[in-house]
Amino acid sequence: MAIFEVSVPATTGNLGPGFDCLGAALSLYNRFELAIADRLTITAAGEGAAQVERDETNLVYRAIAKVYQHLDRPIPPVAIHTDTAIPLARGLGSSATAIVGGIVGANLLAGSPLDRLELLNLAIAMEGHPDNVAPALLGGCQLMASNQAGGWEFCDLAWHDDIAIAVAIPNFELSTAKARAVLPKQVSMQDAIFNASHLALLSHGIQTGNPQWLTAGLQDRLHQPYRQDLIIGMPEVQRAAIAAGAYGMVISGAGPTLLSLAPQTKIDAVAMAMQQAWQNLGITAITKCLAIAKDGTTIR
Ligand SMILES: Nc1ncnc2c1ncn2[C@@H]1O[C@H](COP(=O)(O)OP(=O)(O)OP(=O)(O)O)[C@@H](O)[C@H]1O
Ligand SMILES: N[C@@H](CCO)C(=O)O
Repeated sequence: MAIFEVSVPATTGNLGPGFDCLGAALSLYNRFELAIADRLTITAAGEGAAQVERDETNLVYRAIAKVYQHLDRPIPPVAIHTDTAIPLARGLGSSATAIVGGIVGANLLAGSPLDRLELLNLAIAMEGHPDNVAPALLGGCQLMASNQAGGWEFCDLAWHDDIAIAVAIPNFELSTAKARAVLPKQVSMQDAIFNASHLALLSHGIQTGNPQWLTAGLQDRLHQPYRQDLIIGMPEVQRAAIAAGAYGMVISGAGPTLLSLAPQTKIDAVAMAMQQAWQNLGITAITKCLAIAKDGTTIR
């Protein structure tokens, strides 16, 4: 019986002013093994394995079901094994890896009837926004915008080599659902203009490495002001990161992980400063310096 192995990178959604539309794939991976079986079996190993659902509510299984429903075929019994390096509900796109792993794996089990764009559209429909699933599948730093045909444009921003990334992952969870519940339904014209201008500036900063554009461009008014109260110590960690040489620090995805961009020469000091600032408040965080995962999802 064929076993398909799918590797999906972590992602950071939003990236400052890019709420729901800018995200990057990071060099930390979840691995999913899928095979046709006699009955549904789900096993899990690695980071957060105990929290992975073992029944039909499992997100990988729901993604497999979505593909078979789309193909109008009965859902076969499957064996799913997930080996996770990405902590759950921390803002590093764990749910996107489960959705993309399930969708890509199901397509393989079904004989690969769907192309990459069809897989991506199914993944976006499941997640509800593209900023995690698109970079998870395609890799790189992806800017997404809806087009007049009702689909999406995907723009892969060439990440400048001088820009390094550090994440600080605290020892508490924050579900995306909870972090979306605090957002307003409407925002002011000033805030809309602020984010539109800063997103344009940031996208040029990412491609040129221009320090001033990165520093100014990482600001946001659409989600961070509303979410920062859910992330204890965020202002302290931000101040520490900037004092250590970061261009800026933002909430990764819906949080609570915080992410800094800095010159390569300063990134270790920035990571250490973020960890120390949280530790001063009694919060344990692990830090990782990560690279952009250019390849996205890969299949073995
Ligand atoms: N490997 C996995 N296998 C099955 N389900 C998973 C897996 N990883 C995550 N999930 C599901 O996704 C949920 C977490 O999703 P949530 O959107 O809250 O956080 P996140 O995706 O880690 O963060 P963000 O969307 O902010 O980047 C988990 O509670 C679980 O139901
Ligand atoms: N854009 C999403 C990312 C997390 O899934 C949010 O901020 O809610």
